[in-house]
This record gives sequence, structure tokens and C-alpha cells, in this order.
Amino acid sequence: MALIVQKYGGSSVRTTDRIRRIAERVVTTYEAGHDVVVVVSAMGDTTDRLLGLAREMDPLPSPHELDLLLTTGERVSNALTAMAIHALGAPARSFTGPQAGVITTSLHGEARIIDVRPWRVREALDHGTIALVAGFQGLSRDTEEITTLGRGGSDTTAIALAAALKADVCEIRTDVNGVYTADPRAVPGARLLRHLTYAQMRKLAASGARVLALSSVDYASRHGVTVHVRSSYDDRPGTVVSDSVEKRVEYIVPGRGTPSRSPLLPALGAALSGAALALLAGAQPSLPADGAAGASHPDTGR
Ligand SMILES: Nc1ncnc2c1ncn2[C@@H]1O[C@H](COP(=O)(O)OP(=O)(O)O)[C@@H](O)[C@H]1O
Ligand SMILES: N[C@@H](CC(=O)OP(=O)(O)O)C(=O)O
Repeated sequence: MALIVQKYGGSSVRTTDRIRRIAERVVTTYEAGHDVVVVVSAMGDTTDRLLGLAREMDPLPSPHELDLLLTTGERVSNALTAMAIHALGAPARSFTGPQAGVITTSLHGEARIIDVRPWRVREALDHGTIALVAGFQGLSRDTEEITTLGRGGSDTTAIALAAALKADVCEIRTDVNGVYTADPRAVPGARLLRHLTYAQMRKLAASGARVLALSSVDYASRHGVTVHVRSSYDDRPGTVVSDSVEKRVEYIVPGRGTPSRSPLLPALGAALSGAALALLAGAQPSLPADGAAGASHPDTGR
């Protein structure tokens, strides 16, 4: 049994139908015997819409009111996802960032996570419940105000929770099936990268690969969190970001009551190993574009 943190980006929860699909994936993971913590971003362009509403009221809104407003986006999507999980018959409980023990600096709109004390999340897991945490938000220790973490902050929430809970992996589930050499929507020949070190991922994120927020890569690197960027809609291998070749498949363990490892594991390990070796040798990665799965184009389920 593994402890898996799954983060679903806003594009993957744009509609209630998509939320139902996400809920099915969460429940499948749970039923395989894993402890599951879910971090969901706000639905679609909710954060932008809320920003627009705020500016209609005041061109320079109060940072306190703005953060209070923006954090509602993630609360809505997490509560709805919990309800969708209940409808499938599984136990789930959602928490706001502050309830989940996410402690931040006090700078509204750009707060940094300085500590995570997820005892309520741990308690839920210990009771066999799927725990959901609203991303992108926390509580300032100094001011006791609700804060937001800056755009893309749900990635950092998920990785910080994974670090604090000593999760086996933090899955970043999104609308493409991994990290590519370039934005696969803009560059048709972009190739899927099966394994990246933190430093390599950092370079990509810094040069605009928004699939993983830059600050979240730094958090993962500092805390040694294995990050697995993959599709919200299927279980293709995706991209593993870690500090070493060995770490990349550790979390893929049999579920509760499952007698042996998945037969897919050796194949996945071999594929990742090839990528990792190419990258570690400093060579230009020369993997086929997800060729092993028989698909040459990314999942563009927007
Ligand atoms: N190198 C890259 N690899 C994969 N995706 C990339 C890359 N660069 C940019 N992207 C874009 O990142 C998007 C995913 O990030 P984002 O829209 O923030 O997702 P989410 O809604 O899941 O948070 C993809 O749809 C893709 O267009
Ligand atoms: N909703 C926030 C936080 C976030 O991380 O979103 P997403 O995972 O959709 O990039 C934003 O739009 O920035």
C-alpha cells in the first residue's frame, strides 16, 4: 500500500462531468488499496473570473479581500469532488488549506509555504477516508490571515503535503500526458520525456513549461519529493521528476490484498531507465513520443 497525493489541475475539473471522471480515478486508486490525498485546483478559469470580478469592484482590491475571494475557487472544486466521490460510494472529506495545516508567510497573493502540519489529513487517512485539500492557499502564522500562494500554487500545495505526509509520490495530473521537450500544443514535434532530474525540470519550468510551477519544483527538490506528471484521464507512464534513477518507481507497489507487483512494472521501469540514462549522460533525450503506448500525440482533453 502506498500513500499517493494526486493533484488535478483546473483544466481537468472544468465541468461537473470532468469532476466525475476525476472522482472515478481517485476511487480506482483508493480501491487498489492506496491511501489517497487529493488536491484540486479551481474549476477551469475560475481564478481569472474571480480576479475580474474583484477588479470590477475596485481596480486595486484589498489584498486581504482578494485572497479571501480567490481561495473560494479551490474550496468549491474540492467540495464538489468530495461529493462526486461520495456518490461513487467511497468515504471522502475535504479540507481548506488552513484546515489541512498549510502555514505560510504573510504576503498576500505570493505567500510561501513555511510549514505543513497535516494532522487532520493524517487522521482522515487513518480512518480509511480519502482526504481532499483545497490547493493554492494557507494561513499566515504571523497575521493569522488566509493567504494565496501565487498562480500555479496548487502544485506547491500538493508537493508540500506529499513532503509532510512522507507520501510515496506526488502525482500532478493534468491535460497532457507528461512533460515534453516543448509545449506539445504549440510544437507538434515535441517529445515526451520519461524522466527528469529536479534541475532539468527547473530549467524547463523556468523557460515557460507551466505544466509544473517553478516554485513547486524547488519545493520538491528541497524535500526530495518524487513527482509524477501524467494525464488526468488515463494511466500512461508520464514523466517522473526526482533526484535519482532509483527513486522513480519506488511508489508503484501492490495495493491492499494484491499478492504481487503489477506485471506492467518491469516494462515501465525499463522505459524510464532508458530515458534517465540518456538524460544523466547529458545526451539529448531520444525517446519516442510516448511510442510505447502507441500514441504519438499528447492527450489534449481540454
Ligand atoms: N514542456 C511542456 N510539456 C508539457 N506541457 C507543457 C509544456 N510547456 C507548456 N505546457 C502546457 O502546460 C499545460 C498544462 O499546464 P496547465 O494549463 O497549468 O494545467 P492544469 O490546468 O492541469 O494546471 C499543457 O496543456 C501544455 O499546453
Ligand atoms: N487556481 C490557481 C491555482 C492553480 O494551481 O491552478 P492550476 O492547477 O489550474 O494551474 C491558479 O489558477 O493559479
